Amino acid sequence: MTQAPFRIGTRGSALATTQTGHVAAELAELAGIEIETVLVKTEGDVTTGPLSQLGGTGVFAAALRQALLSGECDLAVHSLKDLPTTQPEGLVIAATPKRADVRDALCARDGLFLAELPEGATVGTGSPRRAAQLLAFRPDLKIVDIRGNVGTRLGRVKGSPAQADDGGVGRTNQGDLDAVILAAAGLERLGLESHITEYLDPEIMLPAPGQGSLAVEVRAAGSSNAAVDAALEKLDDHDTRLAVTAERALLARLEAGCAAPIGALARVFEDTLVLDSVACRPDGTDTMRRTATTQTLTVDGAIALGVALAELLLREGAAALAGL
Ligand SMILES: NCc1[nH]cc(CCC(=O)O)c1CC(=O)O
Repeated sequence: MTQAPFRIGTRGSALATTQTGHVAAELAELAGIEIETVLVKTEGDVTTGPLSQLGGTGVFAAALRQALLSGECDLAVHSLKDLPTTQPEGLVIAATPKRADVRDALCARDGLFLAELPEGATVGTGSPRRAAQLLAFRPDLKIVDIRGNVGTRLGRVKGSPAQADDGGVGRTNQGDLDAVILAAAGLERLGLESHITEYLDPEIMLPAPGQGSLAVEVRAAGSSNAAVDAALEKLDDHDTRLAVTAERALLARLEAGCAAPIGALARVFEDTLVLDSVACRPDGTDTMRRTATTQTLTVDGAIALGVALAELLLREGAAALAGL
């Protein structure tokens, strides 16, 4: 009897299939098995309204998780920042591979840096977190709510080369914006980092909790393949796990989701986990930045750190400030 092939579910976007492909290749190598990829359509890919008004978090992840729970696939790879902070019953994040670049990136026309954009320049982003932090640094900018996949967003920049998925290579397009902000990790995974004109320092722009990190999810009973379970343990990066756990514990305690003007970034420096956070008024006229640290480098220690920092923010008025 031949064993059923091991199936990894993915969304259809270029970013999703690329990320899933990388993890599938690593797991196939580590576990010494064949892996099949199955395409799952998700609500987030077909809705076209402003992202901040989609209502509810996790539109990108829900259908993929449903496919995992129903046994349509055995494993799913998510962008961790797109996952709601409550873990659904029956599913576990079995691995958080070593995190990529956490920063947000400016992709501007003519190689411009953020500080060089002309007065009143237009910057595209659908993220209230990015909008608020941009406006805090440059109150004159005009934020334009955009969404769509990475290639579509890059194509909105004036004079940008047309993206392959927009039907043409080597010509310039009819972009209407001076710049867009995207996650450096996504651009790098897609080989599009040449569009980046400035990596935004976390001192100016704190990323979304979980940004740059992948979550490899399986059913709570295990992946259904012992060799894959062992490979997942190897794929998990402990420092990444601690950092994203702290960031997501903060977000959960604030009862905020990916549409909130909240940024968080945790990093392990030798024996210390440092968690930086920011809560912003959506128009950028006020920001509250707070930091906390712990030397308890365990998952429970990371959760306690995130909760403690969230409670500090709440005591100081972050909920009213950020409209939570
Ligand atoms: N919300 C969409 C999304 N989800 C994950 C990434 C990028 C990769 C990552 O942050 O891990 C992106 C695009 C973006 O924010 O530019």
